[in-house]
Amino acid sequence: VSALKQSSPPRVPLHDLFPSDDFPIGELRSYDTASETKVRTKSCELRCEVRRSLEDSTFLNDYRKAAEVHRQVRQWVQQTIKPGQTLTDIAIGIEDSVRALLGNAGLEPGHSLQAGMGFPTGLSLNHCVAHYTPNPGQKDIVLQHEDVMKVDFGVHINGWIVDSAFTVAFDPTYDNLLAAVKDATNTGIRNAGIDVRISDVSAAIQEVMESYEVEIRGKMFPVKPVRNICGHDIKHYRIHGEKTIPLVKNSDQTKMEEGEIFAIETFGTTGCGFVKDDNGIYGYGLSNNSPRQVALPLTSANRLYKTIKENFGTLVFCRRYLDRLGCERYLAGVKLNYIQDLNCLVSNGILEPYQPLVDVPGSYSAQFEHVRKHTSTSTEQSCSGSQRKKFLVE
Ligand SMILES: O=S(=O)(c1cccs1)N(Cc1ccc(F)cc1)Cc1ncn[nH]1
Ligand SMILES: [Mn+2]
Ligand SMILES: [Mn+2]
Ligand SMILES: [Mn+2]
Repeated sequence: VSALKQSSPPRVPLHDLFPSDDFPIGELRSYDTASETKVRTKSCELRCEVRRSLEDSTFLNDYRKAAEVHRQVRQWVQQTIKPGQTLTDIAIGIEDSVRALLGNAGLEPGHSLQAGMGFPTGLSLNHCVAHYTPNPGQKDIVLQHEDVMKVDFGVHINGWIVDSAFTVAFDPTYDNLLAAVKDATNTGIRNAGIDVRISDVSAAIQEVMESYEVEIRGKMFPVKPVRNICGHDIKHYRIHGEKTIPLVKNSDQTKMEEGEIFAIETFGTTGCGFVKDDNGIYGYGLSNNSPRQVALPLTSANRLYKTIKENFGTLVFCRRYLDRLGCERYLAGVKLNYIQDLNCLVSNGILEPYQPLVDVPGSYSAQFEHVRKHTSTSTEQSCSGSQRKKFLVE
């Protein structure tokens, strides 16, 4: 490995740190073939197709590289984040670093389809559980000593998305809340595997999460799993597919299958354990069943639609990423229009909006998230946060 080391903030492309693309391999767990030969529910051609993509070494190498980019950026965030920073500066710090490590090719159309942010950088505070990102033109938020912030960002290479998250808290008051989600996520990871029932993973997560309590300023709270946010499978260029891993027991007999990629994430809260959409926008994604042809009333909306397809495809993006592409210049600098155009694409069923997810005000929530890939011969994962010590990582 080259003697060159990563800078702070991270700006040395991974290509220069790993000239021969020998990125660290995550935790590998092999499967005895016997268990694999169980009756296959998938049709043969689908399984073959999955095998092909798995054997195609760029798939695994893309994932390993994306995992290493994520690892180096989150380590830097964990070491440098402090009260007084604004959420916009933190988000831009993460996004500039990810893009630099990926080799920072310019803004030519379609570049961010090759490699870039897998989805908008989530920086969700306290009772806001997930899906908050600072938007341009909004009043900025300054990180406080008593905040509990979920940092959730994605890195993708050729559409292979790493979705990994950790929680930042400066006040040791919340230690048990963070310990609960770390333990619950690691339990979910340990229980996951080929042919494992989703319901078994969920039950194990719930049991561990509920074994914790946290004392906050003299009051005891049991840690509750959030029952309407789930772990999820990840598809090519799609951050969530059809399978979900709830954090509470259920009777879903669906099994995890070979070749599937899962984001195993748990959320613990001192609130009511249920989230609802808050005002504001986190991001937008091309909806699965967007109408083939649609006559958009606004030609500017049509142009924006084209820009979105060219630069993000089915990846979730946010307003900050549109500004970076110079979209507002695109519309004669009147930012107002592009928001109107986004709303037009949403109302025509082309874009699916994502909003911040909140529990009750005054409550505190934490999150830990890993990605685990079930490859035919082994399971590999990109670890998040300080559990790295727990899992063999380079
Ligand atoms: O809550 S989810 O919407 C979901 C869970 C199960 C089925 S859909 N979501 C997926 C997602 C949606 C939009 C994004 F921009 C990024 C991710 C979980 C998640 N959010 C952040 N990291 N992981
Ligand atoms: Mn180079
Ligand atoms: Mn995530
Ligand atoms: Mn996720």
